[in-house]
Amino acid sequence: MKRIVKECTIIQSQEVPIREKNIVLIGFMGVGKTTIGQLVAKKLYRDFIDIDEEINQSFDLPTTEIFRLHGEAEFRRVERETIVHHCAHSRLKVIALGGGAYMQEEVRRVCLDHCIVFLIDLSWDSWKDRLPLILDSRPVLQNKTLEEIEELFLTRKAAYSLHNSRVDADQLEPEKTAEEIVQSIKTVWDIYQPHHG
Ligand SMILES: Nc1ncnc2c1ncn2[C@@H]1O[C@H](COP(=O)(O)OP(=O)(O)O)[C@@H](O)[C@H]1O
Ligand SMILES: O=C(O)C1=C[C@@H](OP(=O)(O)O)[C@@H](O)[C@H](O)C1
Ligand SMILES: [Mg+2]
Repeated sequence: MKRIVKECTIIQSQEVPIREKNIVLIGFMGVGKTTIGQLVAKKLYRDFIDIDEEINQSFDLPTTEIFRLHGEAEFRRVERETIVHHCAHSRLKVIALGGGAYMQEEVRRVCLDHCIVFLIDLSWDSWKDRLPLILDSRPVLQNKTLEEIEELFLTRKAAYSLHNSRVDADQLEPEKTAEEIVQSIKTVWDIYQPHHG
């Protein structure tokens, strides 16, 4: 528990009790949002939604082909609409965003207004080792030097600082990170909406 720091107050609404709010995972590409999101969903008996997967299905194309054929701006438009749809109009889901999605103001607002937002945080040193695993499938990383990627990593940190909780995933297996998130979520539920009787 000592790793987790709560940054933003969770917005409480009349319509969706906190125990039913969607849980949204944010963070830089490759930190493990998709992998860990699936594990968190399983542990909480929830459906998992990967926003990139939803976008790929709607285009019937992988992300690299969407960028190549339709351009990044069109990808971002569909990404924003997909996130608004799922975050504002569903409940009891675990949702993994793509790393760039949270750069859009509307995405940050809908996530923080309707969901519990978890940052999966990784140091640059740990992240660098992941690069070979993701390079080919992330169009944003193409034709960039390591210095340029580090600059992007640092620039995006400011947006990611808007979250409800974070977990430091350095040196943690996905299973362990997922368990930390689940424990933190259960603590939040008990604080905001304790069971009676
Ligand atoms: N804790 C971890 N340790 C080592 N590799 C990991 C960890 N979490 C994810 N990975 C690997 O890193 C890559 C990116 O993971 P992914 O879940 O797709 O991240 P994201 O959705 O944040 O881009 C995958 O190859 C995955 O197997
Ligand atoms: O950071 C980004 O701009 C992107 C991250 C990717 O998702 P992951 O964060 O799951 O890798 C995917 O949405 C797309 O390649 C763009
Ligand atoms: Mg992902």
